[in-house]
Amino acid sequence: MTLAEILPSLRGMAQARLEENVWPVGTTVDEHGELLVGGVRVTELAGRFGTPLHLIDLADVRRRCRAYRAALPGAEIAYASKAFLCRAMARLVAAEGLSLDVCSAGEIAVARSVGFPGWRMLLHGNAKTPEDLKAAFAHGVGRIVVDSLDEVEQLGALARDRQRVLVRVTPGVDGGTHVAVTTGVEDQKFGFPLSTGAAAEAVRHVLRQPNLRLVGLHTHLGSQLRRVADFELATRRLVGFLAAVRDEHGLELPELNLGGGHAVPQLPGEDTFDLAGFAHRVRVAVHDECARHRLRPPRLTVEPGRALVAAAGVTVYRVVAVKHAVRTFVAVDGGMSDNPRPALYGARYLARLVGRPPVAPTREVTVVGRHCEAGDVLARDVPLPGDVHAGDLLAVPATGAYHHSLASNYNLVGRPAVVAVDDGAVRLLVRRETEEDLLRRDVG
Ligand SMILES: Cc1ncc(COP(=O)(O)O)c(C=O)c1O
Ligand SMILES: N[C@@H](CCCC[NH3+])C(=O)O
Repeated sequence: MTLAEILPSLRGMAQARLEENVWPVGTTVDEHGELLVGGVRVTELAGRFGTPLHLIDLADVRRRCRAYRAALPGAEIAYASKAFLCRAMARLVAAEGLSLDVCSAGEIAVARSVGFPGWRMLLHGNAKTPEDLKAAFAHGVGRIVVDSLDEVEQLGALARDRQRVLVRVTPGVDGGTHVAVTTGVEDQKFGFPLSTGAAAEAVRHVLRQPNLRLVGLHTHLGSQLRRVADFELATRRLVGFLAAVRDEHGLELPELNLGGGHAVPQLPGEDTFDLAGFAHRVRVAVHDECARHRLRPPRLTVEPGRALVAAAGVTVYRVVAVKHAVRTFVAVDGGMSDNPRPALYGARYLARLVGRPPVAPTREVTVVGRHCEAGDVLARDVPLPGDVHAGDLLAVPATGAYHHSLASNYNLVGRPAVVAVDDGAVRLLVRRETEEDLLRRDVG
């Protein structure tokens, strides 16, 4: 076949439908290979703001916030801000009527700077520092989720006005995810195990503190969880524990917080989390167990992070070099400093050529970063056109959660800018870190 014969079908490839579920809803690709996210051309954004660049489609985030509220009427939805927080996100979350899960003075400060109400925040963490607690009190954070007996003592000494607290419980449920983000089992650093009696002891400690008011239980099984049955099992165990607390102390706790962890697809073909199934099975579990124990059903809270923002994010890189050595390496201008997830969790990604139609058939390449580690691999064995070359743009989807928030300055590389697209509008949310930023803090 001549190139002239092949070209039309290659152009067809460029027009091929985008992979499902991994791009922000409404993302399109045209016959020139131009990708439009939130109605905006990615090549224009790369030209205007530079690369690597984090894009976040705010309309997509709003849509997902609304889907959660609709699926769980009456429940509290608390966005887990560790997934991605900046002022614009805090404003959006406030406007959508969600609460906010925070876990540091820094996250409180960002939310507070845009007037996010303290009473709608929950503070988490297994080692909250005095600064975190001070910030929480200063801003009137509504609930603090206690995670150690030391913390109960410290809080008891510092708190005023009967600070509301929840006790974080590990129910002994393994959500079947990467060990680094498995938190429902007992042998890891978070929470008080249920089966050993540690959770019951924590409740006793809280109730001995006159300045604390116990309002509920919390559990978080882990992150990237797909099995709804695990949430159901944890729910049943926690309602059983609510009954045990009532039996021992004569106290019915009004809140049950089931944490987050709802999985998102990273690659085409992966399932999306069964939110409707989750809502149904958790409600049935609460209803059945409460009826069995003659308890008033508690108000539910869920804390999705990734599920609200991951698919709304796209990272744009520029190809710096292509090397054919054992395999084909496509090296880009970012890497593990803006996305450490492949190195940390073996996370897999898709990459797509942006801004021009391919002129060679697709083949598998390895997209690597610019950092001084052989493990700085962004996407293993991904199909890309064989003619990818230096100067091309690549877009990597499903990068809205735990990318900018996990970014580092490894090799003293500045963290990328974050740009919002929103129904055709463009706004810089977080500016790119510059050498001046890096030098300014180095005061030796
Ligand atoms: C207490 C708590 N809630 C919610 C989340 C959000 O998790 P995800 O982003 O997987 O929904 C986390 C992080 O895993 C967490 O530690
Ligand atoms: N950082 C993890 C998620 C951690 C969830 C927070 N407890 C990730 O990127 O998958």
